[in-house]
Amino acid sequence: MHPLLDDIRLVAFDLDGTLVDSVPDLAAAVDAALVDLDLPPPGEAKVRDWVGNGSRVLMERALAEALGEPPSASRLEAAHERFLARYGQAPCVRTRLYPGAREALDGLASSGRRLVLVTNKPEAFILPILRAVGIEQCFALCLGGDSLPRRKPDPLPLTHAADRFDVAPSRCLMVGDSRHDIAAGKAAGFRTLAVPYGYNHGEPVAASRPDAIVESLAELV
Ligand SMILES: O=C(O)COP(=O)(O)O
Ligand SMILES: [Mg+2]
Repeated sequence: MHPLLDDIRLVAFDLDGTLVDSVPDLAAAVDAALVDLDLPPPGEAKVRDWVGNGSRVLMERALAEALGEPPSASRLEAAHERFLARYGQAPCVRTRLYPGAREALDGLASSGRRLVLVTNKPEAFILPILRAVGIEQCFALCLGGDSLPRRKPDPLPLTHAADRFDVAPSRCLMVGDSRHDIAAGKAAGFRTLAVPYGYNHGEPVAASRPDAIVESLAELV
């Protein structure tokens, strides 16, 4: 086990960019939504830098780029609805588990630690994706960006999970790829561990000063 896990009882995992490389399907849905609205599709590289604050903010960034100015509320609403419809049609076609993810989940679960999933992705998409990549049985609780009144970087989803399983925050670990995961983890009193390969708005996640960084989740176990 990684030394950071020594007295950890609950591990909260981020999804996009941490357990799964989901940008190919996210980008396909963003592109299709913009084409539906007669706007130019941004493509995968840009979407990679925009993921992290949930689907509404993703579409806000995509629209601002396509229009050259911040979108109106009604335009954003329409675009977000198109995104939800398009992503819902194909949430897991090219999405893949990262190497090491399955070993880490299996190893942590068999060590008796409680595993939870805390993503900013809308809750409706969580289970279809977990099922498609075969890890749906790993988590005692899954929270999406719309499950509670506030999402990461707010600590609420993390404190909610710790409370639910009656684990002190000091014995919980947040594992994620972005500054939002590390900020939420620190604010919740969790320990924090980052992976450098995910989506962090084009910046190194090391700048958020997590307690540890691993190149592969396999290093956890
Ligand atoms: O959907 C997003 O914006 C990011 O999702 P994540 O929190 O699983 O990285
Ligand atoms: Mg992420």
